[in-house]
Amino acid sequence: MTALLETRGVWQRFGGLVANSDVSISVGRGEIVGLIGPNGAGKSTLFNLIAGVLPPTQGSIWFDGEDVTHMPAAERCQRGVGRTFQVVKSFETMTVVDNVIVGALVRNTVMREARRKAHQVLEFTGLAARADVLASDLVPAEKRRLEVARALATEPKLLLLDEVLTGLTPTEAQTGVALVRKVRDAGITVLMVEHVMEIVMPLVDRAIVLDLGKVLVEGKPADVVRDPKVISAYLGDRHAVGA
Ligand SMILES: Nc1ncnc2c1ncn2[C@@H]1O[C@H](COP(=O)(O)OP(=O)(O)OP(=O)(O)O)[C@@H](O)[C@H]1O
Repeated sequence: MTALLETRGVWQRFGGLVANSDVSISVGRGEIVGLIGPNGAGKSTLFNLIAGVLPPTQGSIWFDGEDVTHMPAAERCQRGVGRTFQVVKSFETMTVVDNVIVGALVRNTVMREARRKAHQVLEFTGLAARADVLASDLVPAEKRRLEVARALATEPKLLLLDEVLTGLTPTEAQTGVALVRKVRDAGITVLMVEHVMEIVMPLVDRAIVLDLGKVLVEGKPADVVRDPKVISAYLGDRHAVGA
């Protein structure tokens, strides 16, 4: 079966700066794939190219068998690309449920249906009890969860998670990990950017390491963390085998 998502020889230049350099990755249906790498490696840029925030300077992006390289973000969302943002983008002065309704309206134009979908997603993400509070009153971990809920309400086939587990306490992060697994078990493919290796590596089926805009290594998490190139570019010696 073809991959759900493929980037083929993707480049992104910002003036003289090369943020993505010949990036070819693929994500299979039902996978949880981790996109990792040092600050400035080009992870968010690649997310933006996949979500359709901007077209790549060169190369193509394929989603669900279709070339979506020049398709606007809203249309990709209709096709099934859902995303969260590294900087939380919920509407602070709206209630939690209304925030999720905004996502649900992508597929349900009847308000009653969108509301029903939003409550279902809040149940799924463990936010049901917070439905009627203002988004601004949520604690940071709940705000991240709301980001996920808003993306899930668009009924994605592929969910792009941008650092949703970063900055959480260990307990909150474990709750987040359980939610990502639940998302995958619901049939949604996940591509996630994360920095906290201890949390992300046990969760993902495959890890792709970006460095200086290029794919440095990809493979099973256990192999990736032992790869000398990854240790030297990103992880440091504390992760070296036998250290
Ligand atoms: N819109 C832009 N205009 C100019 N340069 C940009 C733009 N977006 C990103 N860059 C640059 O591209 C490079 C890659 O940035 P990017 O944010 O994709 O990295 P990242 O791996 O997501 O980093 P982090 O882990 O810190 O979020 C950086 O040098 C960044 O400064």
